[in-house]
Amino acid sequence: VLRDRRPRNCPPGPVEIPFFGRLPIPNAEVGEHLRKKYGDIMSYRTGPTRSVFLFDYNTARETLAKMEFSNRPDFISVISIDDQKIGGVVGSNGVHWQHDRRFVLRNLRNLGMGKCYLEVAINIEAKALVEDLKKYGGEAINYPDSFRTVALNIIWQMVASTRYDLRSEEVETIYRLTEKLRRILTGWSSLPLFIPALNKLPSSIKSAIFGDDVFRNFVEEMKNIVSGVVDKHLEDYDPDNPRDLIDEYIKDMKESEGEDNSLFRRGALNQIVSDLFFAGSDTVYNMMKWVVYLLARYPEYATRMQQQIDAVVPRDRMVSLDDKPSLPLVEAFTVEVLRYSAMTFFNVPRAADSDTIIDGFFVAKGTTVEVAIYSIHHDPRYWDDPHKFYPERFLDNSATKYTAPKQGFFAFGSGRRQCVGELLARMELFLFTAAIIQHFEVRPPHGVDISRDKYVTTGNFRLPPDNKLIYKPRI
Ligand code: HEM
Repeated sequence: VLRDRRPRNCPPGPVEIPFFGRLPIPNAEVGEHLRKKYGDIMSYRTGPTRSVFLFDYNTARETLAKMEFSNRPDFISVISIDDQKIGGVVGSNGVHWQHDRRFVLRNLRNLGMGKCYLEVAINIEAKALVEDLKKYGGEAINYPDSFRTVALNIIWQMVASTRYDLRSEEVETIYRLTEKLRRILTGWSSLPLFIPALNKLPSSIKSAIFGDDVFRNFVEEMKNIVSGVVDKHLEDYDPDNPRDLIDEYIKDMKESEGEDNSLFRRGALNQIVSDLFFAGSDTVYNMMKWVVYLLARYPEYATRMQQQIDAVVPRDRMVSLDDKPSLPLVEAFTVEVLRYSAMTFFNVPRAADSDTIIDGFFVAKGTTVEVAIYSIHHDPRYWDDPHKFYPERFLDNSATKYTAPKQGFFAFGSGRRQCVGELLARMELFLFTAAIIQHFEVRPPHGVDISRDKYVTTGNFRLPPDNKLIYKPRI
């Protein structure tokens, strides 16, 4: 019980039950409710895991910029598919993280991130998406599976030279895993992450309380998928002709064979591939749900964007990144989607690697640090009328030029672990959104009201509800 006591001068927070603490915060709205009660910095404990939540943009930015907050908490490595659980980018730490992040950034850049041949690849997917949506012939459909395949195809071509058909069964299998992980991360099943002692329970009891052995099953299945892809690359590997990020890694791994301290390892490669799959496709796929939901909910913006596009892009040509200066509202719309949705409502957690101080409060070594992105994106100190969906906030006074947010925007995190795929994600969101607007009117079915602000939380994502929408081809 003594160990569970709040440290002295710890940030304020709700009453904690001895040993147990409190259940993890389930969604953005509960986080915001707690902010109103306890202020911009709050302390919260689940089992032995103490977290500090940051609700203010400036405090969060300053904190995440510091070296001592560049680690992730240990519990993230539970879902690592690296045998040693130390490699990869999203959940790794120290020299392993630095090494693997540098490798990924260098290779994503070499493979086209921010360059025009990547734009060509994205527009091939955008065109395929348009054709796929046309096949529904104006029928009301749930968010289509093709959203996930086009997002996966971009990152998977860079990582593994693979492009799937938009209705591929294989993608279905891979995505079943993602959905499973998302369910695990919601509610009860996530408790063993915060309270590791629960993992010591006999497996029958564990299964009965938390569902089956979800984390172990997930790791096994993901490892099988990734190992298959990497093994195939090792078989076909040609040192003079590296095809993709996996080949580049194999090249570095072979060149450093025999070196004592080389960090190029098969386990780390597996984890990098798994990280890029989840971070690189699932995010864009789910953000596209927000895009079409908000297009259907605010058709007046769709109409104005169509007018901008029609004025500069003939219907038989896809929108390109060069058109951006003529399409300020399209860019403003996608950035407002990122702000308004606050899809990753809490940033990927960090951990304090030493005893330290935030805003005058004591934060002990090992404390998890969470940034409440939803609260920051809806903070009236940084945004006028923050709950209003209002793309114009990112236009200049003459409404002819996009202006990037200066403060209060946190969609891609911040500091040394800021999202490595931000540039790629922004390219995809702009081009996929423009393609949909150029070719379709997105609408709810007749008589269906989608204007209720009722969102769902699955795992670490805040999403629009499952709405059937109509994609009516424009004449
Ligand atoms: C709309 C799309 C996306 C959103 C909203 C998003 C958001 C985020 C956020 C909030 C973080 C945590 C940053 C932090 O700790 O401060 C992150 C990390 C990361 N993202 Fe993204 N992301 C997106 C797309 C992508 C894409 C396309 C890639 C593919 C390359 C990617 C790769 C990563 C990786 C590897 C990390 C871990 C970075 C590290 O720990 O060093 N993300 N992302």
